[in-house]
Amino acid sequence: MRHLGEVVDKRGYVVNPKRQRQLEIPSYIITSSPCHTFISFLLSISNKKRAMVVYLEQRFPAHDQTTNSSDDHQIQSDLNICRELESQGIPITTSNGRPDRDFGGLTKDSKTLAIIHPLTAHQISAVLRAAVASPTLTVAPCGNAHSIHGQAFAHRGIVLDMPAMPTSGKVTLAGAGDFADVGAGATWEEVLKRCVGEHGMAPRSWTDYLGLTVGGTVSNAGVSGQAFRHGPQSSNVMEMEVVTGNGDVVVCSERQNSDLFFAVLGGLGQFGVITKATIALQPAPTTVRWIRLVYTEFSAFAGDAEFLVTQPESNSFDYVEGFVFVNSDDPVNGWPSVPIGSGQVFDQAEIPRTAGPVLYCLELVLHYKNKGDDSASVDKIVDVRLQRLRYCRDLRFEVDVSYVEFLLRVKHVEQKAVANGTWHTPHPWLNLFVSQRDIADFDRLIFKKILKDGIGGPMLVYPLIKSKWDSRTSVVLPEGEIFYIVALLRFSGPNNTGPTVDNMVAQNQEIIRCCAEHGFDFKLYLPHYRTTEQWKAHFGDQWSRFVDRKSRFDPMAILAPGQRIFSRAHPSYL
Ligand SMILES: Cc1cc2nc3c(=O)[nH]c(=O)nc-3n(C[C@H](O)[C@H](O)[C@H](O)COP(=O)(O)OP(=O)(O)OC[C@H]3O[C@@H](n4cnc5c(N)ncnc54)[C@H](O)[C@@H]3O)c2cc1C
Repeated sequence: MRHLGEVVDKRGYVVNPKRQRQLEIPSYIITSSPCHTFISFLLSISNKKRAMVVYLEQRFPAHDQTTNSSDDHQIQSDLNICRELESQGIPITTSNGRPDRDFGGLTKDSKTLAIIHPLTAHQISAVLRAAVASPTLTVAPCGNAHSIHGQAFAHRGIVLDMPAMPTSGKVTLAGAGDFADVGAGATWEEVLKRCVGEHGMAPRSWTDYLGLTVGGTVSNAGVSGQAFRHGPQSSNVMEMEVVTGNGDVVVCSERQNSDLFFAVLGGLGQFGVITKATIALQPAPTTVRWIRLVYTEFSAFAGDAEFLVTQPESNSFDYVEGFVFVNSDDPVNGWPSVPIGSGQVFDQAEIPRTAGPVLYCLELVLHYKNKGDDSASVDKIVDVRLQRLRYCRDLRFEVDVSYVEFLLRVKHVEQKAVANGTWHTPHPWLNLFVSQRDIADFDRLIFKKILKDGIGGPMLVYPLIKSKWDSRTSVVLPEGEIFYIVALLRFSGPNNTGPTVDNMVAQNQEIIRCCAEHGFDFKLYLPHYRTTEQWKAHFGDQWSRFVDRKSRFDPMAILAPGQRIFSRAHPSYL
């Protein structure tokens, strides 16, 4: 499945065709070897970062040398299906037996058989219909593989490279300009640039990091500091084009094919491949006031955060998040992680001696609403809205930045992490939704004890409002109107500095165990489980609805096998 003229990077990995257009003119290497180590060697001796590789033979190399003969037979037969798809003009490449790798970097045992770079929804339909012919072939829609636990992989199956769809780069305004039609493989950054840059309009609900794809986040939820007001991104989708596991191309919305619409939102890729989405927009501000307030007591922090997320818009902010940090001078986990403007300094003398091992930071943003707003008038509004909050008065940091700069704030973190080598190391992240009832105990047992020394990255915690989430989608949440998102965004050192990845994974397990042992009402966000029993427990009374949706929209359990919910051999609804 190697393509003639395929572009590979220095590691010998195939470069996404969409990105190839951005490359400089490559040099050429002619080889008959499918071995990426050999290609890397050729590149290194030619002193090139990337090159066009012209393969002379072996377009469909043997996939996995370690398989037994009946496996081999099945793999060959699945490769024949891929050849047939290629002969229909569907672009295919192979990962050539190398293990799959996502942002988490924790999954060691997954190898993709073929990567399809679909041009149209109908090509995706052809792939899914062809997969039915095999007893084993699975198909995983893949955004930018920012998953942690291999959720976008298909071991010995087909991965759909969604950003390669030509619609992924397209964002078109619809309605009276208050909706955007976007390709599901588009990143939120692309959506930002087109909507805000060209039309002054913006999606209402974001994620913190915008290198994620639209299809990937709405298949989970998509949460950031706007979700308390507008709900997650999955609550802001008006219509989608979806290819079901049966291969049907269906347009769905709240009014049309609504069962499929709600199944797919938060559906973990289980019910269909989203190819397009229509997203609600609102006028974008040009500038925002970005504020950080420090608290020493969790009760004051949580009380103020809950107050703000339940106030009317006229008495609150446009973005409310929060994080926990270590009460020390540690540059990553401690005081220096709080100031936002250049030259701002965290004066530790302002921290009372009685403060505990961790402190809390409420992060707020106010949009400049009117064209005439100036910094002084925004000062007044901010002062009034902060008046009753109980933060440490001398530990308030604020800065005015452009709206786009604020939304791209994590891109700077990415650039730094790429430069220091921590973007490509494993990331054993843990994301949870914890009920309001249990969040103070979570703080007492987990933030103040297990995580008192930090995690080498942000520890987010902020409240969300359940009524802003549509209960008809496939997402499951804790009980109660208010619940918290807790995001432990761990980074591991490039040179084995700091705790090992195994230790970080073990600490995540300890946290989950602690929540279970104390009877906390919590759900994993971006969930990952290994057994059907665990998935049943996760979905609780929504499990039968989830299974019913699977039996209707993907009865052969072909889609998104990396979630490990259903298996082709034993779909648990049979
Ligand atoms: C640096 C970073 C920051 C993050 N910040 C946030 C945040 O602020 N808020 C938040 O909510 N999440 C955040 N996430 C998590 C993110 O939402 C998930 O990683 C999500 O999976 C999106 O990533 P992706 O687009 O690369 O999807 P992938 O990882 O490629 O896919 C995720 C799942 O969705 C399925 N899928 C992908 N595309 C489609 C499609 N078109 N149709 C159907 N199914 C599809 C896949 O099969 C897979 O099961 C962050 C992740 C990272 C790495």
